[in-house]
Amino acid sequence: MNDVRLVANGLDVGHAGRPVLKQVDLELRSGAITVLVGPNGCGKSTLLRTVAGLLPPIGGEVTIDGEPLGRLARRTLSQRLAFLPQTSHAPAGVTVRELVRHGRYAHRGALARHTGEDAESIEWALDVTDAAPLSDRRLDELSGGERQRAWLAMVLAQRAGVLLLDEPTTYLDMRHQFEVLDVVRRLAREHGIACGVVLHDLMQAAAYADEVVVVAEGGITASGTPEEVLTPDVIDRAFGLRVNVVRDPRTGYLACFPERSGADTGAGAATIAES
Ligand SMILES: Nc1ncnc2c1ncn2[C@@H]1O[C@H](COP(=O)(O)OP(=O)(O)OP(=O)(O)O)[C@@H](O)[C@H]1O
Repeated sequence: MNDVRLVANGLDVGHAGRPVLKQVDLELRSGAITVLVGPNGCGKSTLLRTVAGLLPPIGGEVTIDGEPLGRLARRTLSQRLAFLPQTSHAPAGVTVRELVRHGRYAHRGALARHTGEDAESIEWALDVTDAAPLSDRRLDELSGGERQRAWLAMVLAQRAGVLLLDEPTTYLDMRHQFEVLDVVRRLAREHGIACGVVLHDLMQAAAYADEVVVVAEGGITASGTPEEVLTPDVIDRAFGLRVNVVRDPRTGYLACFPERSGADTGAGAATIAES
């Protein structure tokens, strides 16, 4: 695995012809998780929506499996790429299974008969997101974490090789955030899906990303492994915040702490460790 599935080349993205990001180069590979991080309003959603084919690029090109995005029919695109926006709305009273069934419209259209392949994909999507026990529950009766798993199952039922998730952990408590990210990891590792995920939490980016892409200052300011990218200088440049980057001795994951927190409170890591 590690075939390149989605490529953005010299991409300019923005709204109404006004660029937000210029000259973006991006690759999403089978089996890998690429995490986009950056300050509020820097253009992460605009970039994701553009590579998902929902916003026209101002310049440059996006290809999926070597074919220009603009030349793919809507249904073909949905079979290759699934996108979960920051917020989604469903009709009142819809059950989880009904929602997930919507994901199959990409393959069969709204009016066509349901096939065995549809049923198999729906069960797979419910299963891989641990949403099967929720399948007969109404979406509007679920907790935020359960609902997010249901939405994830819906886009997975498309059976696309590229999955784009815009802040999938927003509004979730810490345990549910990690549960959703564990599902994303499973999708990449076990099912070879190329995942592009916007996250705000740099520690989660460090723990889950194969590649971190920093979006700031109207373009991409850094990209590489978490070790290469999550450095005090890169983070300061993007977020305007001095941090210390430390490695958790047990897990090996990187974590960032603002330099000023110790100075403000008089409590540093050593003090916390002693208590
Ligand atoms: N529909 C729109 N029309 C015009 N401008 C927009 C539109 N959506 C977003 N913008 C602008 O584009 C810029 C980038 O917004 P975007 O939502 O892509 O940022 P973001 O990095 O995803 O932010 P956040 O982290 O806060 O979600 C912002 O200046 C925003 O005001």
